[in-house]
Amino acid sequence: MALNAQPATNGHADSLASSSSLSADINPPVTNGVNGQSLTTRVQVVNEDKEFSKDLGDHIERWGLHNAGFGYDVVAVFGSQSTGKSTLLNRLFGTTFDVMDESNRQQTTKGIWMCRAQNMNVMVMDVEGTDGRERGEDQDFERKSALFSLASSEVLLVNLWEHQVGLYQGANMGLLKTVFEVNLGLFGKRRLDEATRQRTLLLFVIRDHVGSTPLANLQKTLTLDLTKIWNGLSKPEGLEDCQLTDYFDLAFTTLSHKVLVPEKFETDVQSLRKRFTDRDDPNFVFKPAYHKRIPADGVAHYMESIWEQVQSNKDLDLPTQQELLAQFRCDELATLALEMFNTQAKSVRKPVEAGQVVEGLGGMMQSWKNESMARFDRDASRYHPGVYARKRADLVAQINSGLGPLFLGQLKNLHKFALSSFKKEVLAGIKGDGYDFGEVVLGATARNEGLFREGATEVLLPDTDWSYEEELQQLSHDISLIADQCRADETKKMVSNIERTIKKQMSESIEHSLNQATPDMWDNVLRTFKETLAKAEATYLGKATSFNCTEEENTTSLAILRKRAWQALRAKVDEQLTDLTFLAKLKSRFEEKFRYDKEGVPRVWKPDDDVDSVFRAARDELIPLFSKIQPKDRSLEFSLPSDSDDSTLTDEGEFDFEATLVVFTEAKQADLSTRFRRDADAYYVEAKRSMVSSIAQIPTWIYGVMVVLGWNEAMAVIRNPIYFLLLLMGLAGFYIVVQLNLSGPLYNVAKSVGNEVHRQASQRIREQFAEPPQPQLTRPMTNGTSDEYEPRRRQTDDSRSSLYPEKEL
Ligand SMILES: Nc1nc2c(ncn2[C@@H]2O[C@H](COP(=O)(O)OP(=O)(O)OP(=O)(O)O)[C@@H](O)[C@H]2O)c(=O)[nH]1
Repeated sequence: MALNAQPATNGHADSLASSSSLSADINPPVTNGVNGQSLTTRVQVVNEDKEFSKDLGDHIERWGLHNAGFGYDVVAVFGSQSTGKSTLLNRLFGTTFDVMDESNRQQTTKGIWMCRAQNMNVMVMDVEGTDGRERGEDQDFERKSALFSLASSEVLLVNLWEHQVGLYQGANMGLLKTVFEVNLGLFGKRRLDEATRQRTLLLFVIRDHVGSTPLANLQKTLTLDLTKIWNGLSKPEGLEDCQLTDYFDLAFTTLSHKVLVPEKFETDVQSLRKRFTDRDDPNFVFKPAYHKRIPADGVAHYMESIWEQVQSNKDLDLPTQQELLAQFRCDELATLALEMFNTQAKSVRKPVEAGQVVEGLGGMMQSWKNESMARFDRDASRYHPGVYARKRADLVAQINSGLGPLFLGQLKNLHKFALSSFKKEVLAGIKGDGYDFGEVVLGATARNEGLFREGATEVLLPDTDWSYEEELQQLSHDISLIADQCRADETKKMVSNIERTIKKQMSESIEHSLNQATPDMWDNVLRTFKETLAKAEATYLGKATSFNCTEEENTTSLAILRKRAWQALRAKVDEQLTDLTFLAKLKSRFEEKFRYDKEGVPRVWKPDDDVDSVFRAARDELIPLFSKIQPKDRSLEFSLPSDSDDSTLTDEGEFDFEATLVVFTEAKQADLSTRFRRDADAYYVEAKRSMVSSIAQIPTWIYGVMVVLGWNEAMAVIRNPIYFLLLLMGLAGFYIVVQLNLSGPLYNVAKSVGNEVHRQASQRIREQFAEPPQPQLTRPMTNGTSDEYEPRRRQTDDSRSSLYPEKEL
C-alpha cells in the first residue's frame, strides 16, 4: 500500500468542521503557500506494510518546523481501536486525522500518521489502535509502534474508556507493559543520572467519564495496575530496583461523554487543550525534561533510523541513535556550509591563479569562513555536543584546506609583486646623479619586504598553522640576488666612468711625452699612468663602500680597472703611433736632431763634420725608443697578471700583459725603418749638398783685391767735401728710414714707381717700333666644315703676297 499525504478534505473530518466549540480556539487551516497545501496536511509516517515515509522531511519543512531547532514538541496517542483517538486529537490540536464513519465502524487509522497541530509547534502522531481487529493476532506492529512512539514523543496520550479502567486487556495494560519493557530497552542500558535521564509523560485520558467514580479513584486504580506491571517486568542487570517514576511521569484526566453531554465534552476538551498550550498552566505537559533533544531539521532522519532499527528488530539504543543522527546531520550541514564557502571562494580563485594580488583577500577569506561556520553552528550545535565538536573541527580543517591554495597563491603573487616593485624602485633610484646605491637598495628592500609582510599578515588566518616565513626568506634571497646583479651593473658602470676619466686625464700628458720622444719618455708616460690609476683606484674604493661591495668584489673590480686603464694607455699609445703619425713624428724628430744643433740653431754642415755618424745616430735612436714600453727607472715599471679573470666584464679574449708592452714588433720596426730611411736619406743628401755650396763661396782674398782696387775712389769721396756731404746725407737718410721703420713702404713706393717707369718705357718703345695694324679680313662664305682652318691656311698663303701691302710698298 502506498504511503499517503492528504489534505484535510476528507468527509470524515466534518465532525471537526462542524464543531462550534473548537472554532473559537482553533482557527481554520491556514496555508503556507507551498503548493497551496495546508499547514495541517497530514502524512502517513509508517504505512500498513510497515514502510517508513520518505516525505516526512518535506512535510516538516512544509509545516514550517524545519528551522524550529528544539522549539517544537511531539505528542502521540495510544489506545484501542475506535476509542475516539483521532476525534480527540482533531479536537485538541486542530489536526485533520480521519475519523471513523459511525455507520461503518471500521478501523480508519492504519499505520502511523502525523500532522502539525494548528497554531502550535507540535507534531501529533495518530497511532493505529491496539487490539486491531483488522490485524488479528499481529502483535508485532503494536510493539513496534509503541517503541517508535516512545522513542520519538514527549507525551504519550493513553486513550481508554472509563469502563475499561481496572480491566487488563481493555485498559491496554498489555500495551503499557510493552511500553515499559521497550523503555527499559531504550534507556535502561545505561544508568543515567537524574539530569540526563530522558522521561516521558503518560497522560491517561479517560473517555466517557460519567462522574460516578471520581478521577482520583480511577487514577489510583490505574497507578496500582501500572506499578504492578512495572514490578512484574524482568529488568536488566543493574536496574533491578529502578522505579516506574524514574522513567515516566503519570498524569490522568477525564472527558465527559461526547454523545450524551456534548457541551460538557467540549468544555473538558478545552481545559485539556490548555495543558498543551498554556505554559503558565501548572499541568503544562511539554516540560523540557520530556524533550528528546532532536533538532527539528533532524526529526525526519531520526525517526526513519529509529523505525529501521525497530523494524529490523535490532536493539534500539537511543543515545547511540542520537549520536548517529548527529553524525548524519552534522555531515549534511557541513556539506552545505562547504558548498556555501566554495561558491564564495570561487570568485577569487581565478585572479589568484592568474597571478594577481587580491586586495583584502584575508578579510574576505575570514568572512567566508565565518559565514560558513555560522551556518553550520546554527543547526549543528543542537546535536550531540561531542559529534558536533568533532565535525566542526573537520569542517574548519576542510575550509582551511580550501583556503590554503588561496593563501599560498596570494603569497606567491605578493612575492612576485614585491620583487618587481623592488627592481623598479632600485632602477628609478639609481637614475641621475647624487644617489647612494647602498641606501637605495636598503630602502627598497625594507619597503618591499614590509609590503610583502603586510600582505601576508593580512591573508594569514588566525586558527591555522600557516606561515609566510619561508616565502619571506625566499623573497629576501631573490631581492639580494637582484641587488647583487644591480650592484654588479653599477660597479661596471662606475668602472667604465672611471676608465673614461683615466683616459681623459692621461691623454694630454701622454701625447706630450710621446711628442717629446726624450730618452725618459716612457718614464714620464708610466709616471702619469700610475698617478692617474692611483687616483682612480681611490675614487673606486670611495664609492664602493656605499655599494656594500664585498672584499672579493672590490679585488675583482680593481683588477678590471687596472686592466682597463692599461688598455686605455695602450690604445692611446697606438693612436699616437700609427704608421703615418709615427713616421711624421720620426721625421720631425729627425729634422730636429739632424738639422738643428743642441741650442736649436740650424746646423751648417762643414766639410769636417761627421755627417754620417750624426745621421745614423738620429735615425737609429728613435725606432728602438718607441718600440717597447720600457722606463729607464725600473721602479716605474708596471705589471699586470696576464690571466686576470674578468671575462664576465669584457668581451676580450686572453690577456697577455708582456705582449702589450711591445709597441712595434721586430718586423714592424724593420718596415718602419725602411719607410723612414727614404725621408731621412733626403735630409742626408741635402746636408751633403749644403756642405758643397758652403765650399763654393767667394774666397777671402777677393775681398783684399777689392780693397786695393777701390782705395783711390774711397779716398776721393772722403777728401771731396761735396761727395763727403752727399755721403753723410745718404747715411743720415738711411738712418732715419731704419729708425722710422719706413723701409717697407719705401720699398713698395720704389717698386711701384719702377713698375710704372718700366711699363711707360715699354709702351713708348713698342709705339716706336711697332708694325702698322693689320687690315680686317673678310671671312669667306663657306659651307664646308673646316672653317676654323680656313683663315690659317689663307693667312699662310697670303703671307707671301698681300697681307701687309704697305710694308711691301
Ligand atoms: N461514545 C463516544 N463516542 C465517541 C467519542 N469520541 C468519538 N466517538 C466516536 O467513536 C467513533 C470512533 O472514533 P475515532 O475517532 O475514529 O476513533 P479511533 O480510535 O480514532 O478509531 P481508529 O482510528 O479506527 O482506531 C466515531 O464514530 C466517533 O464519533 C466519545 O468521546 N464518546
